[in-house]
Amino acid sequence: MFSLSNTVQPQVTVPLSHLINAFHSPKNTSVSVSASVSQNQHRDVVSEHEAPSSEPILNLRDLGLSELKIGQIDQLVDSLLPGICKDKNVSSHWHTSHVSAQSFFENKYGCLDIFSTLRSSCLYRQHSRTLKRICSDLQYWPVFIQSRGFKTLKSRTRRLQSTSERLAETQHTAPSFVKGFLLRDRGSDIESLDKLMKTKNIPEAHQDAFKTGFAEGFLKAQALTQKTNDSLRRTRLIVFILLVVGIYGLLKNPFLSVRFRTTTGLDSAVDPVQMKNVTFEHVKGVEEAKQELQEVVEFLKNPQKFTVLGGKLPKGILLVGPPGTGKTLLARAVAGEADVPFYYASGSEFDEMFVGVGASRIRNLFREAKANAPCVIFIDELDSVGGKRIESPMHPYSRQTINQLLAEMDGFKPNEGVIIIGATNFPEALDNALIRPGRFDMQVTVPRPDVKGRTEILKWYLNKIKFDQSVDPEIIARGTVGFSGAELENLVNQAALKAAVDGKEMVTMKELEFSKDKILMGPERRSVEIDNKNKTITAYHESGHAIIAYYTKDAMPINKATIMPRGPTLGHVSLLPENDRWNETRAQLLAQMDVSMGGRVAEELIFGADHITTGASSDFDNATKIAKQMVTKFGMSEKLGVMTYSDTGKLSPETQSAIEQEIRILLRDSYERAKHILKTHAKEHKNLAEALLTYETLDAKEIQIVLEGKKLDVR
Ligand SMILES: Nc1ncnc2c1ncn2[C@@H]1O[C@H](COP(=O)(O)OP(=O)(O)OP(=O)(O)O)[C@@H](O)[C@H]1O
Ligand SMILES: [Zn+2]
Repeated sequence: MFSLSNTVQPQVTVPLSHLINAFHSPKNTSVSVSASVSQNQHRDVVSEHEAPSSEPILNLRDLGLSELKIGQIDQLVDSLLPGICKDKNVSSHWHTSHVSAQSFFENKYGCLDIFSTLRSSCLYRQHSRTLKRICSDLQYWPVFIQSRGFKTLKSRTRRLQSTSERLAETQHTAPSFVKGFLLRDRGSDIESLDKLMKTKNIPEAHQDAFKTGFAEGFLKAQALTQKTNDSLRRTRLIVFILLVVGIYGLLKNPFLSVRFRTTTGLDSAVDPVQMKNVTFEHVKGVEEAKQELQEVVEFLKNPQKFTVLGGKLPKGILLVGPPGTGKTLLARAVAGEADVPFYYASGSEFDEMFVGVGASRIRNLFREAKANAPCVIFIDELDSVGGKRIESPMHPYSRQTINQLLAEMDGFKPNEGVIIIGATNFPEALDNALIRPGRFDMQVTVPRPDVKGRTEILKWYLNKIKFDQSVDPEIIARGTVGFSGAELENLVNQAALKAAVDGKEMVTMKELEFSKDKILMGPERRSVEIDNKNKTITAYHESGHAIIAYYTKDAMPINKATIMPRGPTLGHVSLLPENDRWNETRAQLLAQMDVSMGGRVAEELIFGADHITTGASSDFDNATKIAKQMVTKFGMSEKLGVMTYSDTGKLSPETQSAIEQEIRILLRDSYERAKHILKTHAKEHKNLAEALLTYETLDAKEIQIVLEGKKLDVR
């Protein structure tokens, strides 16, 4: 408690506390002082006036000052605290309340008030004269300073008036470290309290109690204010810390959103992924693309080989192709083959609503990549960052981002070892500046796989599951024209799931066909109750298509016929081209039209003109589309000649009607051909329809058996 500040001499603090300990020690006094001050408050007040006067000797063994006389204590205190024992003309208006002094002090300073203890001890009573003097001098000590709490408006004014007087007064009466305390409004508070007591006419006998009560109330209020202040201070500190952390975060990263997104965006870009496990082996059906990228792999493996000859490799390679064709996989394979780090970033990550964020991400990405060259940076969906630099409210800062990308691409030398691979589904949407030489100057097309590619991809994914030996991936490949690698992977996966659901041990053709139809036409609708009449109509309609396909020379071979409802259809016949058709002949187009007509012709022949259904509408759509293209696009109409008619709306009415006329003739002829075939093969038509009603689905072989007039094995 005495170590209030550094100005306090250690010699002063230690002896005084020892002194009090010594006073308190039972050995040192002949009278027991075991009762605590608080327990004996009243007794203390009383005994103060009737202190017995025996044993004037102090036993200060603890101080190493044994057998000290009272007069010597004076000297001791005087030497330790010079001036404190001297008589001063300080008139204290304050009447000491020993009842509450202790609790004042403890509440306020959190430690024992040794002076109060001193006053309440029997030693004080025994040697009252000397100790009283010490204690009254010590009234200047913080012990009584809590009196400042008696604040009134008047005391405040008084205080202002008397500040200078008190300053002078305190300067020569107290040690310097106490001055701070003394300067606080002791005098004015004492005055105001005195005044209060006078105005309230408090009798002399109750004045002590009054002061005590007042002081206790004040202390409680003080403690409350202290608490509030503390919590306020704490809140301010927390807010301050948060503010500092926030500012730091902002400085480190201009936008905090960057940090939040790092796990999905920037971090994945900045943390390279080593692609050792992905090689060209994993990418099937895109042989040309692989060949073109092979030289990039060579460059990454051995950049010096290229620099020696002075050749420049493209900085950027643009992979162009529909979704799911393996562009990302190819880029990974390039990094994997060359065994270099792979930085992945998606263009949409750079597309930000906030100014500068996209640009700063690009900067970060390139900085990291350059530090780890040779490496591959892959930017997926390049069109979303490198699209034409138009200002749009949706992408307000795209211009800045793309400029940054251009700057970064210009910023490193071609042979620095960083290869940027961009991927896009819409190369037309890219900014021209991005595809000029020196940037993405090499384009590699990644098309949808052809039948050979699809077979390879199917085999690759089939090898990852258990499949029956009877499975022919080529048949599935033939029936999945236009499927991308990702779709084929999904097909195999769905077949595996179906086999698992059906409790089969391995995947068979049936599951593969099932999942193919599901992807092409939507899920089966087994729960749909279709009445026999509708089933019969569907069976004849579908077998009508099948008969035309079977007996028309240029039609595609039949793969399957079914009357199982699926998606929006009640049944369908699927045809398989032997190969992907790059070109189609006039005969093939006419055959396709005839097959489409087969459904309606069958309905009409079997059920009569009045019972034809709406079920043929999509067949007509298909046939009309082919006929229209033959006339307006393919130059296959004698009457309209070898000419294209792109915008039929702008044509003269005569030409328009001529086109319509030609289309109509083509369709009518097709209808007649189909009718002829079905009339000719009425028996086969009937057999096939009945077989479909019995078996629901027939594959190519079964259809052939039925049409050859043989009996089907009972399944
Ligand atoms: N040619 C392929 N060979 C093997 N697997 C392929 C092939 N193409 C696609 N896949 C499979 O499909 C998944 C998706 O392909 P990927 O992400 O590479 O396509 P993408 O062309 O990058 O598509 P997007 O344009 O939508 O980003 C691959 O992870 C892979 O499993
Ligand atoms: Zn049909």
